Amino acid sequence: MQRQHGGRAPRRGAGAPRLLARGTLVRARPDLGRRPVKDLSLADLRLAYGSVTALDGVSLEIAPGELVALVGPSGCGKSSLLAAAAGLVDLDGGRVSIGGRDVTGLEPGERNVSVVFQGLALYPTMSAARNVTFGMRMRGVPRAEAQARLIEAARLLRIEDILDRRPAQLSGGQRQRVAIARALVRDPDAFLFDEPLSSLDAALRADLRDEIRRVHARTQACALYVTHDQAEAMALGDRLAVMRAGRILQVGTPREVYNRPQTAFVAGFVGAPRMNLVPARLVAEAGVPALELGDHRLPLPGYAWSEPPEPGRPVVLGLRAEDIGRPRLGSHSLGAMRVVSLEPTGADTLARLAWGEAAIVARLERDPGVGAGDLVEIAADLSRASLFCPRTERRL
Ligand SMILES: Nc1ncnc2c1ncn2[C@@H]1O[C@H](COP(=O)(O)OP(=O)(O)OP(=O)(O)O)[C@@H](O)[C@H]1O
Repeated sequence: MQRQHGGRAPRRGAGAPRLLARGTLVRARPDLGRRPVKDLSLADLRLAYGSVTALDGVSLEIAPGELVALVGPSGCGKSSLLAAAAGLVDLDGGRVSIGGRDVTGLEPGERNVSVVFQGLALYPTMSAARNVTFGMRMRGVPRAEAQARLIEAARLLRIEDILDRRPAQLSGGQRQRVAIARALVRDPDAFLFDEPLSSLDAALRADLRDEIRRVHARTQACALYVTHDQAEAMALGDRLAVMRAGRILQVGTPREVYNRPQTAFVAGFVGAPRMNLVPARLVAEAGVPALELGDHRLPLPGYAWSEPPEPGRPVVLGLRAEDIGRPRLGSHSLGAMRVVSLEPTGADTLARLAWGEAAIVARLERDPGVGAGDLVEIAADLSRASLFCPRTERRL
């Protein structure tokens, strides 16, 4: 297993390779793809390692066929949540159910879940084909059926040509494909992915991301996908769950979380570059709520307030880089700003700009025609703004 969940004793017999190899209690399922699909429900999960709280009352529902991508900074409890769903740790509280069946007290092999870890060990002396079929053989799946499932998984993951090779004769990406095929042939009720692609290079990650999406869509099993890469989470997840310090802060479609982050933390974590967060003050201008930033007054006529706006209160203004740029129809002038530095991304240019005391990042054209030190007129699309309370960090 990649990480040690052993400060407290891991469950008896736990550990991913063994989990996948064992599984003697899982029966063969000849009705592959036709049995009822199941949901995964994690309710009020609590887990502490000594004085460290890893899960602080986490609840998450994953619908049949849905893939939820779990993101959050290092140490926030992502792997602990996945381990809890897999049955690799003993929880201090809460309930894990799959398809309505309470599995909280069950061993990993009794849950019919497939776990794919980063760098998951394949058996070095076995061919790729045997690595994929080994677990099925141990569970007594008839040879012909095991072969049929192998062929189907190999086709889906495009590994037909390398089935005879041993792991040492495979590239990292091929090994990971074999590991996913091995998880797939279990025909699980739930897939649990823990950073399965993080050891691979960017192009390969993008390829395998597509494979995972395709394979998952084909199975209709629910999936929890842990990653620290928010771009991967946005690309893969039907929904995103953003975690911090043992809690889930927000769950929503990638678009919802990106456009309407519920806290300043989520705003800063999801999206690259990070959302610009600038201190301001709320005022009323001719009865319309507005922001006061230095000499500027920015009207917010269409803002969807979560609570009634209270003039005079300090706020934090959140603006995405792509909502800041040259003045255009419908945007509101922020005045002239000094270019501090430029970073071409290829498709466009990220410009770091000095705005009074604050530094903000704007997305300018591919060839912006300005250099560091220049003054540029900048405007923002305020209909896209987010506002947060500086004290609670919650969206206003
Ligand atoms: N076996 C263990 N013993 C003690 N503390 C642990 C153990 N495993 C995890 N922790 C602690 O629990 C917290 C959550 O860890 P977890 O691995 O779940 O986080 P994570 O979000 O997956 O982190 P990363 O992205 O770095 O993998 C961290 O503070 C971590 O140090």
